[in-house]
Parts: sequence; C-alpha cells; structure tokens
Amino acid sequence: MNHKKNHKEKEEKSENNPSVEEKRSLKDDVIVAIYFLKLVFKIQKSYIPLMLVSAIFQAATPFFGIIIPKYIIEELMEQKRIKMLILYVGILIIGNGCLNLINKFFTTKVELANIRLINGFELHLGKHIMNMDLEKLEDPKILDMKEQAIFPIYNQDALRNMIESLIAVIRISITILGLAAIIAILNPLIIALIISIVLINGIISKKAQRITFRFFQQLIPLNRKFGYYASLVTDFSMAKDIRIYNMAPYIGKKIRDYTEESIESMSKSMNTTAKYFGLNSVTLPLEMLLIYGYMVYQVILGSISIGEFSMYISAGNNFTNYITEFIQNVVQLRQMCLYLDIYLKFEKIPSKRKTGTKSVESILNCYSNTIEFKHVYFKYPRSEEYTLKDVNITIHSGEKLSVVGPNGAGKTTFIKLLCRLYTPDKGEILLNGVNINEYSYDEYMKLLSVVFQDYKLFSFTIKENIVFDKGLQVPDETVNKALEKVGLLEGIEELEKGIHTSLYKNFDKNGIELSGGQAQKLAIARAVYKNSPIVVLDEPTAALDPYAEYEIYTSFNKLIGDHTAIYISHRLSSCKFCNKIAVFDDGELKEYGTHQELVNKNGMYTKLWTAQAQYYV
Ligand SMILES: Nc1ncnc2c1ncn2[C@@H]1O[C@H](COP(=O)(O)OP(=O)(O)OP(=O)(O)O)[C@@H](O)[C@H]1O
Repeated sequence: MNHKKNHKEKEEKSENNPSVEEKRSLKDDVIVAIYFLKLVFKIQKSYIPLMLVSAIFQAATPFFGIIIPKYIIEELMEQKRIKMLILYVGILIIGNGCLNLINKFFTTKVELANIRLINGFELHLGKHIMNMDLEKLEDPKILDMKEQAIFPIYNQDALRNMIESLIAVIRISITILGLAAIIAILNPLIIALIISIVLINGIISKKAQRITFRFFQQLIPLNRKFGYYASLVTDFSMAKDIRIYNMAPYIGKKIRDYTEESIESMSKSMNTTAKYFGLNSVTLPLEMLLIYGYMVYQVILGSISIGEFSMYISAGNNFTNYITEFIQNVVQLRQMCLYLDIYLKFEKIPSKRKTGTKSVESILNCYSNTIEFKHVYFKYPRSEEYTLKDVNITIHSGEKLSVVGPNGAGKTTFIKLLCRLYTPDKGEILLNGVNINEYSYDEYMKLLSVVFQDYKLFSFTIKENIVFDKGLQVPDETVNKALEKVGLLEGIEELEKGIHTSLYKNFDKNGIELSGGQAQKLAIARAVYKNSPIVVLDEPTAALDPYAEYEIYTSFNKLIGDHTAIYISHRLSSCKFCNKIAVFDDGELKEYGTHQELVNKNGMYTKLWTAQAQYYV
C-alpha cells in the first residue's frame, strides 16, 4: 500500500517536474539514444547511413595534412628529387580536393535528409498530440512539459545534434586512434599529457553546460507566456477584439516585460558560464608550451628530423583538437539525450482514452443503436465539483432528443463524454449494451457527426472543409447536395470556383470570409455529409437568422431520417421538433419526457418555456 503511494508520488513528481532529473546514468542515455535512432530510421531511412558514410570520409581527411607534409619536408631537406616532390604535392592537393568534394557532397545530402527528418518528426509529434487525452492538453503542467520537450528539438536541433555527436564520437575515435599511433612512436607520455589537459577542459565545459541547461529549463514557462502574447499580435482571429478594446498597448507591455525578464536571466547565466570558459583558455596554451618545448628539445638533440618535427607537431595539435572535440561530442551527446529524454517522457504520458478493439461495423450498417448513460459522474481535471452528477438517460435508435438547460448546466459536457473526449469518473456510457470505450476509437468516431458550439473551419477549400482527405474521390455533386440541404449551395455556386473556393485569405488572395450564419451552415453541411447514425448539434442555430433556424429545424429531421439526433439549444422552439427533451441543471438531469409531458409537469422546463415565450412575445 505504502509502496503504491510512494510510487504514485514519484510518478506525479516526475510528471510535474520532468526536468529535475539531471543525475543520469549511462544506461539512461543509451535507452534514449536507441529509441531516437530507431525513430529517426523509421522517419527517414537514409539519414543514419548517409551520416555514417560522410563520417568515414571526414575521419580520413586530416591524415593527408599530417603525413604527406613530412615527406615533402624530408624531400626538400635531403634528396631534393623534383619528381617525388611533385608527386607528394600532387597527392596532397588532389587528395585533399577530392576529399573536400566528397565531404561537400555528403553534407548537402545530409542537409536535405535532415529537412525531411525534421518535417517527418513534426508529423510524428502532431500525431501524438492529436491522440492525447483532451484533458492533458488543458493542463498547464503538461503544456509546459510539451514546451520543454519540443523546445530543444526545434531550437537546439536536439535530434540532429544527438545523431551528429554520436557519429562524431565514432568518427573521431577512428582519427584519434590513428593519431595516437603516430605520436606513440615518439613518446606515449605526450598522449597522457594531452588527454589530462583536455579532460580538465571537459569537466569545466560540462559544468558550464549544466548551468545553461538549468537556465533553459527555468526559461520555458516564461517563453510559453511570451509566445502566447507574441502570437496574439499576428492572430487574425483576435484582430477585432484587440482593436475594439484597444489591447495593443497592454499586449505590447507584456511582450516588453517578458523580453526584459528573459534578457535579465540570460545575462546572469552568461556571466556564470563566461567564468568557466575563461578557465579553459588558460589550460590550452599551457599544453602547447609543454609539447613545443619537448619537440624542439628532441630536434636539438638530433632525435627527430625537421620533417618528423612537423609531423609530430601537426599530429599533436590534431590530437588535442580531436580529443577536445571527442569530449565535447560526448558531453553534447549526453546533453541531447537529457533533452530528448524529456520529449520521451512527454510521449510516454499514458492515455486514459481507451483505444478499444470492438468493431462498430454492424451498427454502422443497420443504424440500430441505443445509447445509455448509467449513473454517470464526471469532473473536469483540477475541478473540485462534479460537472455531471448521476446522469441516467437512454436514447433510443432514431430518437430526436433536445437537451436544454441554463448556461453551465453541463449540456456540452454530456456530449463531450459521448464523443469520448473525456472519460466518466464514475458510471458508464453504453452503446447497444457495450461500454463505448470498448469500441475501436476510430471506428466509434464514424458513428458520430457532431457540430460543436466552437466548431472550426480550416483554411482549405469549401469542399475540403466538408470531406477532408477524401476530397479527390468524392464527386462535387455529393458535396453540392450536402450544401443544398443546409441552404448554402446558392451562394457558393455563384463563386467563380464554386466549392473549390478557399476559405480565408491565408494562402489564397481570392479566399472568402463567411458570415457567422454561413459558417455555421457549412459546419452543419459537414455533419450532413458524414451521414453518421448519430448526429449531434450543439447550439446549431445560434448564429442563424430566425428564417434559417426554422428551415434547419424543419428540414433537419427530414434530412437525417431515421438517424438518432441530439440537439442542444437555448431556443426552446427546437424542442417542438424533438420527440424527447432532457432538462439539465447544475450537472443533473432534472426532467425528461416529451414536450407535453414536461409542460404538464409544470417544473423547470415549464419555467424555461414560459420565460422564453414571454420575451419572444
Ligand atoms: N475544459 C473545462 N475545464 C474545466 N471546466 C470546464 C471545462 N469545460 C466546461 N467546464 C465547466 O463545466 C460546467 C458545464 O459546462 P458546459 O459547457 O457543459 O455547460 P453548458 O450547459 O453546455 O453551457 P452553455 O449553455 O453555456 O453552453 C461549467 O461550469 C464550465 O465552466
């Protein structure tokens, strides 16, 4: 029991503050690296092989500049054979030129593959976010975690840097082994000297990087707020409110304040890391002094020739640089694994939405379905109170149900649960006697056509807004029929490109803006086209004029025929078109029956009905 509690606390702690785990074992990093290597391979198969081939050529490059000059100098100092000199110089120039060309070729290929990788990753991330529980996307902690997870990927190129540094570690190891073999001929102690100086530098760099990491983590919530205010400035949908309420100075001030705050903490972090980098600049000259001193001494003693002096000096310098690069890459690799681990934790957030496996095929075809809410309780995450309390209702096949009640009564929440956007805390929702979570999620969605209050239209063409990806296979005629049913065809037919006209002007200067009512009709046409056995319209007529409202209600029942329909509306006139009415108040189903039954009851429905009749007269 206690163990369970501790485990839960630990889980909560790591979910709430994923960045704290800085003490990581090599095994943690190996797990992360393997996961992302597999992911990269899945997204862009050619990326890793390209990087590897490129690394092999890069590993070979330095040896030309180290070994060939030795022969040139020796030829110059001793035998002075012109033919051999030309040969060595030729090998040096042509060899270097060829390697440079090959390296350029692979760098370009890797760049292109990287663009594909990043775009592919964006899609991978998008799919993950689209499949996350809605409640998680409303949780500020998860939103911060998402930001922490994706910030290094886009801003610090973490995915590419991880692979690059991993491959660099392999490439540099090969070069280092070759250089060490050359230097060891002279004196293996030189290798020990270089490695110790570089290790000291590595430790200093690691400290500086830890500080930078902590700093970026602290900056994330600030960046998210800054991003929100900055996006408001360019968000067209906010333009009206910003102008009417003269919000520009307020937003401008917020942006300036957040910028100041970021700059202040950035300069603090930079001052601290500068001290560490200052230390690094002392150790390297000291190493140079010792190596040069030793080599010059060997030349004076006559132990090595000038050609060998040049080769050893060059090998020593390269060895220092490559060992430094090796350590930097190991530090960077582990740093990237740390960043990517946060992404991995974000990706591994468990989903409450059960995917289910049961097929809905039989229901889809025969349109026979009974929905039953059994003692359903639900509270939004981080809410104290239940939004729905002990809701019991059965909606029979083909029934037209009107859901009414005051603002905040829980009507939309009732629909959200039916749509599996949230899961009940207690009780269950059954479809033909089976818990809806047991049905395959994608198939279950085929059963529902829903128009929410805050439905969204996209910057696609009108046709694409109705049929989405099936655009090419669907004849225009079918789309026209759906538009005709909601009374929108006439206006659209007059447009030059008809249903192929773009909505909004984001990508098309000839795109159109729809009025509130037209937009709502288009959203309803989408539901009509989907032709699902269960249709839900949440406040479908709020933006419609009374004539259009009448049209929709009288024609909609005809339109959907024997499909089940649930209408949420504040205009109780809609109830007349329904055979059942559910009255919600304060999260409870207060009354249920036909219009006449509820009027006779003289309860809440009667109050709402008479209140509205009074204002309409
Ligand atoms: N995502 C959410 N997180 C937390 N609370 C929410 C969320 N959505 C709605 N609520 C709360 O749940 C309650 C019921 O909201 P709901 O939208 O279901 O009411 P409604 O009956 O559809 O209202 P209206 O008639 O105004 O559309 C309200 O108190 C609302 O503030």
